[in-house]
Amino acid sequence: MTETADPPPSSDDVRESRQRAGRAIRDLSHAFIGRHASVEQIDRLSEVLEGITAELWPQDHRSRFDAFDRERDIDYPQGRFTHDFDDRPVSGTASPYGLDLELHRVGDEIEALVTLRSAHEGAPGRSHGGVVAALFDDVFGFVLGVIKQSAFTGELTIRYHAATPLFSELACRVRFDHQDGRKIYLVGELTERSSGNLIATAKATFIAVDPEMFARLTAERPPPPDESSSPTA
Ligand SMILES: CCCCCCCC(=O)SCCNC(=O)CCNC(=O)[C@H](O)C(C)(C)COP(=O)(O)OP(=O)(O)OC[C@H]1O[C@@H](n2cnc3c(N)ncnc32)[C@H](O)[C@@H]1OP(=O)(O)O
Repeated sequence: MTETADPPPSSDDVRESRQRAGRAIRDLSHAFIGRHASVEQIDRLSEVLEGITAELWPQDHRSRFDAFDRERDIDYPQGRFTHDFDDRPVSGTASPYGLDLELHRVGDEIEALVTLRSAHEGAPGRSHGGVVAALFDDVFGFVLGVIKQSAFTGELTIRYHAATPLFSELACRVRFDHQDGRKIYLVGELTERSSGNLIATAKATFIAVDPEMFARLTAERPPPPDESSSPTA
């Protein structure tokens, strides 16, 4: 099967539907982790989800790269902004792995407001550290958009100063620090908005790459494997 983008005539409808479904999947994960359910409810959930998954696998492969390419040309405005790459993990509105970020550009800094929820809990009462790392990694990606430089994460260091609270609005604020050849150094911090407490700080080294490299990666990327015969499908 060939990779196809969503059909252009209905792309807005498809996009809106995908965003709604992404949100529903994320909400489901929090309700599932955060609430008791009877065996009957859990089995019903499994049947519905397995049925929908079995409907999707036989469809044509879908490419995410139109949105990825568009994203690279966007100038984020000052203040609150949204972006087009809905499938992007962490900040994508249609991604099952989204964190429901509210994004702001403040000068050349990026601030993401986020409230972590039940499915993000690691040690009791606090966020999983990897969720915080993913948050920083993705939000750093918007700084690359501000400085107009394609790059990959080379190193990411998080210092966890305090437990990352759930159900409380956090601000993840990140910025460019300096550049040395192809190495781009970014820094940022995570704070709790209500108390102003410092939760974590992050440093990252991104390695600049030729934007054409992304085009080559897209062109060379094989379609994902058909998993319809896997035991879970
Ligand atoms: C949708 C957008 C989301 C954006 C946010 C999320 C971003 C991501 O998740 S990116 C995905 C995760 N990261 C990756 O997959 C990267 C994997 N690594 C690679 O592909 C390669 O190692 C790559 C491209 C980073 C560097 O390879 P290459 O181009 O051959 O670099 P190379 O010539 O070895 O090194 C160039 C310089 O960078 C330095 N360097 C290379 N790799 C690293 C590294 N991992 N960390 C720090 N420095 C590094 C080298 O020391 C060298 O420095 P100097 O010029 O001072 O000698």
